[in-house]
Amino acid sequence: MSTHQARAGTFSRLLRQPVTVICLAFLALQITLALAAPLIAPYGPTEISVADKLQGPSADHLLGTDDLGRDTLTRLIYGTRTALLASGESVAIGLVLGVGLGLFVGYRGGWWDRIGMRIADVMQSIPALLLALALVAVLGNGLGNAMLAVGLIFAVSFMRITRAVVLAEREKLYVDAARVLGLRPLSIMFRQVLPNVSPPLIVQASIALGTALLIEATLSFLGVGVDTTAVSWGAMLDASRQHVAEHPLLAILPGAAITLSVLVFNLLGDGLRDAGSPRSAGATRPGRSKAPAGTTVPAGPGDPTGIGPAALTDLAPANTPAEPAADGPMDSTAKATATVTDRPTAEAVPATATATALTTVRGPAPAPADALLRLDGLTVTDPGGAQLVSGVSFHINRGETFGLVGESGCGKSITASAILGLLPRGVTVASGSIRLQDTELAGLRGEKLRKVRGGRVGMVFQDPGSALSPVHTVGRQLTDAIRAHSDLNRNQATERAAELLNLVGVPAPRERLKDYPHQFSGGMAQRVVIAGALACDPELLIADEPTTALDVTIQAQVLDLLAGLRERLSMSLLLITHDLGVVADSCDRIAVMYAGQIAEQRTVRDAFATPRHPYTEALLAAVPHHGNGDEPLATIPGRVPPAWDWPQGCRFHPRCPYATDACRTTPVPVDIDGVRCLRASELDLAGAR
Ligand SMILES: Nc1ncnc2c1ncn2[C@@H]1O[C@H](COP(=O)(O)OP(=O)(O)OP(=O)(O)O)[C@@H](O)[C@H]1O
Repeated sequence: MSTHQARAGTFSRLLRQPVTVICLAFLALQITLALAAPLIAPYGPTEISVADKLQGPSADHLLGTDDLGRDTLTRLIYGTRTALLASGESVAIGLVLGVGLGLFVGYRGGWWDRIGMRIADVMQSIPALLLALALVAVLGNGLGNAMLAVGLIFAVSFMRITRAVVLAEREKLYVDAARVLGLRPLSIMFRQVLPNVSPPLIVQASIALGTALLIEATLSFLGVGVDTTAVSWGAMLDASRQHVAEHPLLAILPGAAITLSVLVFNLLGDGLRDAGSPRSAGATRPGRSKAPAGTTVPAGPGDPTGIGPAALTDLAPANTPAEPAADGPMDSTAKATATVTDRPTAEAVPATATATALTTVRGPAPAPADALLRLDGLTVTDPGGAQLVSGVSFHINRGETFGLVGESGCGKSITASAILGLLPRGVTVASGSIRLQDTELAGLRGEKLRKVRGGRVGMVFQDPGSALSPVHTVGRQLTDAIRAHSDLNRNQATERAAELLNLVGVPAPRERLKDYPHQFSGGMAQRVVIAGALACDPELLIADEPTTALDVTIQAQVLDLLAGLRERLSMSLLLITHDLGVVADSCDRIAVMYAGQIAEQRTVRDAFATPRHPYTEALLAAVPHHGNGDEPLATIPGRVPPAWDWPQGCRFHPRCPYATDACRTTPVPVDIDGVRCLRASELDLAGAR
């Protein structure tokens, strides 16, 4: 199915490139000549006829004879065989060694990479021709030995190319996604990363074929190191030197064969690369939906955003005071300021009150024993020791939707990555625990981690375009994920993949399995990512900003889909977002994160109705609501500081309108209600409007 279609696509793209078609025809002719040489050639390759020496073209010798009376046409045909064998051997050696090593050092990194690259530096400083001669001196005469040396030099450049692509690809989201789906490292290397190396390798390999052919001709021309009786275009050139003035054809024919072959190899590489790339064909249909006429996509809620005003209004407390109509419309700045200044200020509350609040703080309530996921004091540090996440604790119950909210840079993604063991290189869990029921995830490695990822915990990434490998059909990606955690055969896995696409509302699922990710619109691609995350019935689904990269009209559909799936499949959902509006509809409880810490952790209803942390209040004020009209949205002054510069005391104090001296100096613990604010019990903060 998909492979067949992919091949058909490549073939039709090839046919649209006349130069490539001509090159392929030329190569096919050469291969045929090389294979069928004994059947086609009119004479034996070394058959000498002194009586016929140095003849011009005739009926007996169509392209004439050389100084020993050997038939030029015959030797050209046999020369093709030598040229193809020699160049093929060296490029095959180079590819097998170079690609294997490049994949290994690129994927493993660290010392392997450094040692591999230093050896490559040394190898590349040796001229290929010199190494060929040295190897022939050691291993003995013969073109095979000479081309082995050339193959070793090629291996170095193939290794460099492969490594460079692997270094770039391994950081991409789709590789993380493959890890999250529980694919094994070897499978990720060969099935996910390697196809991305193919385009530059195809070009490089075809250029290398030309180079190898030139080296073979040069060695034969020099008559050094190789069997002098070998029939080769280079040897023909060498033999023609004495007679080139009277018989120019003797030099022109092998020279033309070499030049044409090298040119064909060089042109072929570019053509094959373009034809093999699925994206070169799909460029004409971005965002195309192949839904057959009449099929429908599950509708989103009536409100195209589905998250905003109505949801927020529902959650606002019944006794929220209305804006006094008699005051008339306020200007937006005044209104935003009013929200803040109507509340108690630093000056209004004596410092002793904050001190009292601090001394009466009791720790947060413990997580229930049957919670599905429990984070306890999770601290994550970067290579410099800066805490990206500090002492984060929360739990998620079975069947619950838990929201992790906060501005960009607050540590939400690092927290999610820590749960999945996907922390960036050098970033580590310094302390704390992450328990998925009875399994400790912090420090989990190898096969145990692979079984959790994709098997018990699924992940939906922010940008579906990057989370799917561009070089495989979605069917292949889904079946790979399914088979990584089950014993299903390919047909059964394809069947299951179609069911999953159907489950997430992709119309004509069987047909769409054959498509590449670029053939899906953003919303449909996110449904495919969700289908992949559900491949093995996870107990917990982590959705990291699942709607940020999508059109607003699609966002609500995706959120709706996630909520529906959570209920239908009895999963728990960890929804990560910077938008409080998004969690209003979807979540049961939320944790508001600021600067690597949890600022407030409550039920959504409570947090929206009566926020107790000034940061939650500020986030709520920044959510659009019915009353906004044309007013600009309230914003939070300043920005989240970088991790190496988290402020002393309360980390929010530089941006907090209620901060006191104590807030600037005293580290703030979380109170029993899950709030990290010295003044939580005194402030009367504004809820959702
Ligand atoms: N690979 C890394 N190395 C060092 N620091 C990092 C790395 N990745 C993220 N950080 C830092 O960790 C902190 C938390 O970042 P994180 O990406 O978790 O925030 P976030 O709330 O998820 O934001 P966003 O929504 O933009 O992803 C930030 O200060 C960020 O600069």
